[in-house]
Amino acid sequence: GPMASVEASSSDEQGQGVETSVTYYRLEEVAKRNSSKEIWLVIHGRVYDVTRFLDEHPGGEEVLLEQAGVDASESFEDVGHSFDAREMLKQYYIGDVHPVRTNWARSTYDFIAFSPTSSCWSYWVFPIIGAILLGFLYRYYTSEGKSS
Ligand code: HEM
Repeated sequence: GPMASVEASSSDEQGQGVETSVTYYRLEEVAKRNSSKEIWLVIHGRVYDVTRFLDEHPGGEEVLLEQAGVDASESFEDVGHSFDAREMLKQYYIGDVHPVRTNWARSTYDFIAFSPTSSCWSYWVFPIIGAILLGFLYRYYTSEGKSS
């Protein structure tokens, strides 16, 4: 069963289909499933358990093992998979990537928080913008002083 996942809401056994149930997995959890015993991968924000698909993949198991536990969206698209291939994905779908810890949210957070892992340009762009603003403020106040 899903470990440390969030059950958004659950649908009933009769499948009345009013409510849908989505299980969310963090990228760290997906990353653990990276051996030939268990292979999960992410394609366009969705998590797929392709363990039983290994032997059946027309592109071979090698490529799936390479993408095990990571976001395979780019490689999946690079191959130009057919419509049938995309339809096959549904069989292996197990949940979505947890919305708060996608790479996008991660890097945006790092950027705002000035954490040491953020890209290096923020280290010099912001001091320079600050210096320019201080310069304008200085000019503004000194010129105001002269006129009065
Ligand atoms: C659950 C995920 C995947 C499914 C269901 C899937 C399905 C398929 C199918 C049905 C084909 C036959 C050609 C076609 O219909 O397009 C194929 C070929 C192929 N797939 Fe995948 N695939 C998956 C993931 C991947 C990933 C992550 C890679 C990484 C590179 C990959 C690489 C390839 C390659 C190299 C071929 C051979 C293309 C060729 O012979 O021209 N596949 N796949």
